[in-house]
Amino acid sequence: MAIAAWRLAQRSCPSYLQVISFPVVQLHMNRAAMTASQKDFENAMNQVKLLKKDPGNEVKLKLYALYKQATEGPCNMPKPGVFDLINKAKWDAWNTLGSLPKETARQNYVDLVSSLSSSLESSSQVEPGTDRKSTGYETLMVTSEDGITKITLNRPAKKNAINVEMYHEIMRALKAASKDDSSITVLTGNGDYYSSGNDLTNFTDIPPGGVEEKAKNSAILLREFVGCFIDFPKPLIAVVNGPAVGISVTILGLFDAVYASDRATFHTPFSHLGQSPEGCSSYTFLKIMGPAKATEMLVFGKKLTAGEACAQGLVTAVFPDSTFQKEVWTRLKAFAKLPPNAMRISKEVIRNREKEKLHAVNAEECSVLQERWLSDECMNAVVNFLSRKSKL
Ligand SMILES: CCCC/C=C/CC(=O)SCCNC(=O)CCNC(=O)[C@H](O)C(C)(C)COP(=O)(O)OP(=O)(O)OC[C@H]1O[C@@H](n2cnc3c(N)ncnc32)[C@H](O)[C@@H]1OP(=O)(O)O
Repeated sequence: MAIAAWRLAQRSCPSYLQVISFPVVQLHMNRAAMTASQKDFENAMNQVKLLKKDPGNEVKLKLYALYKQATEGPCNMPKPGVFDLINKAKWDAWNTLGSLPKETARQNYVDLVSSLSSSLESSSQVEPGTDRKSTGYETLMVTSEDGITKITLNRPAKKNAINVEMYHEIMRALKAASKDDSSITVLTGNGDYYSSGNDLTNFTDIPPGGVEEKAKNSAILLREFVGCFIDFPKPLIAVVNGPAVGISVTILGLFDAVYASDRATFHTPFSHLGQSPEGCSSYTFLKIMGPAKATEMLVFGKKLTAGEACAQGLVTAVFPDSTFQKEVWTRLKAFAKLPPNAMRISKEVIRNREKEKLHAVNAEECSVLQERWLSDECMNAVVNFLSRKSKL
C-alpha cells in the first residue's frame, strides 16, 4: 500500500528528492520550534538531500513521519479518504508513531538518516557480484558512532514485536558489534514501544513436520538468541524507550545497565500466555529482586512501572520521558570514552563466574518452553490474540 502510493507520487514527481524535499522546506519554517538537537536534525535533513540513491518508498514514509512528529507532534489531522492514496500513506505512517515525544522523533530521524547514509555508502562500495542485502537489516537500524554501536528494533507499527527475522538480525548485529571498534553496545526501540516481545505470528508458520517441529525449531532459535546475550563480550546497555513485554524484559537481566524512560513498563505475562520464563530470568530475576518479587512478575505476570523496576534492581536509572534521550545519551557518550579494554575485561571477570550456570539455565528454560508451546493453554492464548479476542 505504501509502496503503491509512493509510486503514484513519483509519476507526477519523478525525482525522489523532490518527494522528500517537502520536510526540508518545512524545517526552515519551523526553525523557531527546534530545541536541543536542532543542529543534528538540520544536518540530517541536509544529508537526506545529498543521498545519491533512492532509499525506497518505505524509508521515505518513515522519514516523513518522523519529521512531522518531531516538528508538529502526534498526528491529529483528519484521515484522508481511501482514494487519496499518497496522503493516506503519509497519514498512516505519521499516525503509527502515536504519542512518540518530539525529542525522540527527532533523535530517531537523525539515527535513520545516519544508518541510511552508511548503508547507502557501504552499498556503493560493494564489489560487483557481492550480495548487498547481506550488509543491511530489514528489522533493525544499526549505527556506530562516538564509540557506541546502537541497535534499534525497527518494527514500530508492530510495537517492535520480535519476528524470526529480527531474532536472526539481532544475533548478527551483536556478533558484528562484538568485533567492531566501538566500546559499548546499546539496544533500543523505534516508536512508542521498546518491544512487545515475541511476535505471536511466529507460531503460525508451521513447517511440514508439524507443531512439534515448530516447537523444536523455536527452542533452538531461542537458545541461540539468549546465548548471544550471555556471551556478549562488551558492555551491553538497554535504552528502554517505552513498554517492554516478554522476552524483551527477561533478557534485561543479562545486560550490564538498563536505562528507562518513565513511560516504560516491564511485563512478563507468561502464565497468561500458557508459557514459562525464558532469557535466564528464572535465575537472574531471582538474584536481582529476590524470589518473592520475581515470582510476582514471572508467575503472576505483574506489570512493573519503570520506578518499580528500578526499585527492584532490574533497571539502573529512570529518566523523565521529555529528557530521556538527552540524558541517557550524554551518559552513554561519557561511558564510551572510558578505556575499552578495561571495560571489556571487567565485564569478563564479572560474567565468567556465571557463564556456565547461565548457559545451563538457558538450556533448561528452552526445553521446558518447547513442551509449553505444544500445550492447549499456550495455543489458546496465541489463537485468542491472533483472532483479536485478547490483548495484554
Ligand atoms: C522463538 C522464541 C520465542 C520466545 C518467547 C518469548 C515469550 C514472549 O515474548 S511472551 C510476550 C508475547 N507478547 C505479547 O503477548 C504481546 C501481544 N500484544 C499485545 O497484547 C498488544 O499488541 C500490546 C499490548 C503490546 C499493544 O497494544 P496496542 O493496543 O497499543 O497496539 P496493537 O494495536 O495491539 O498493536 C499494533 C500492531 O502490532 C501488532 N503486535 C503487537 N504486539 C505483537 C506481538 N507480540 N506479536 C504479534 N503482533 C503484535 C498488533 O497485532 C497490531 O498489528 P495490526 O496493526 O496488524 O493489527
